[in-house]
Amino acid sequence: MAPLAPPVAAIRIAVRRALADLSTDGPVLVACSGGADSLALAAATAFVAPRSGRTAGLVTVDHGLQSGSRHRAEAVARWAEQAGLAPVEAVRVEVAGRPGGPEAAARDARYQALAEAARRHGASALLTGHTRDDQAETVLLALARGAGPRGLAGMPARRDLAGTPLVRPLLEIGRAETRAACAALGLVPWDDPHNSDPAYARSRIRGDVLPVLVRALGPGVLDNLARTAALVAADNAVLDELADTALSQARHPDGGLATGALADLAPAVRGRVLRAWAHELGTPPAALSHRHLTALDALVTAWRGQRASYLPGGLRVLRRGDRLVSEAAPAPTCRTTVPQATGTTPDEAVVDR
Ligand SMILES: Nc1ncnc2c1ncn2[C@@H]1O[C@H](COP(=O)(O)OP(=O)(O)OP(=O)(O)O)[C@@H](O)[C@H]1O
Repeated sequence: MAPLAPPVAAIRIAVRRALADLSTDGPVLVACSGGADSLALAAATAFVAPRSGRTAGLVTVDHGLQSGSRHRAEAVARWAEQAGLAPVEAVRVEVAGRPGGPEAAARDARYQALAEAARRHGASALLTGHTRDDQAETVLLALARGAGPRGLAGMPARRDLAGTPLVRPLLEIGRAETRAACAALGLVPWDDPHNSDPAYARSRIRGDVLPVLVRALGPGVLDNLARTAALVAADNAVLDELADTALSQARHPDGGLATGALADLAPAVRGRVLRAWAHELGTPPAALSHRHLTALDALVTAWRGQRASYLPGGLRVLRRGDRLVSEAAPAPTCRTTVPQATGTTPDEAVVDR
């Protein structure tokens, strides 16, 4: 018997570890584009799942944005069936008409379709093929955009996607390894032209920036960036817990938050409390910028009778005596009359893919 190629073995071990933490109710579903990362993940899952008493299926999403995308989705689905994965689905989504740029709209449609497929099949988890390289790119992008610790923590190995755990087993595996694993298994991955399209910041990080860093600082830079993400994520978990407690203690009996309790908090905790409160009020997480939070913070720490702070989601927050209170923002009649706390920097938004 030919020896097992090391990248194939490494990916199987990573998948086995990720599956060990999951419920055995329902199949795990691999989200597979047909690219090297998710193809290697799907092949490893097809091998590992039955050997650990599980079923594993695959979902591939056709965004309908490139010619031949239906053909690609069908080819991925055919391969999955013959690899022993079941259930297998190729889902077509409509990207047009969604908010945001084309990349964000496609991502939105994809995750919605993946969540719906997971629900349809009662999946115990959805697995995606994000690698250590994706993580390094995410951290660099976050750094370059001035993100806070939430952004610098990169993508979590596990998060919730509309009630289904979304798990990333390959965050410690390099992209070179997924390519090598595909080659060793005789699999021909699909190359997404978007991945090398310089119109996208992530492609420029991937194609231009990271190679320069690796040349200048050595190949360890990828591992190091991913390690930074893991270290920051661990600190975030503690700060988030502190903020959780602080939020419940800052609730004012008459509604809203008590400014005195907020003022006593360390800035890192207060920022998290205000962020969590804004989410609770209905502000979409991705729309909340650093400037919104700074304006909220100023109502507590730099109070000089200023007017309301406006939040995305049609809300405004005012200071009333010793409370921060929220109310629906009146519809703007003229742009210049509404003091808007704007800002495109995603602050600490998770730069999730
Ligand atoms: N069309 C798709 N259908 C199903 N899952 C997808 C699709 N596109 C992306 N994914 C999932 O999201 C992950 C990240 O995709 P992305 O395109 O951002 O990265 P990538 O490094 O190019 O991954 P891959 O090599 O798997 O295409 C993929 O590994 C896969 O699990």
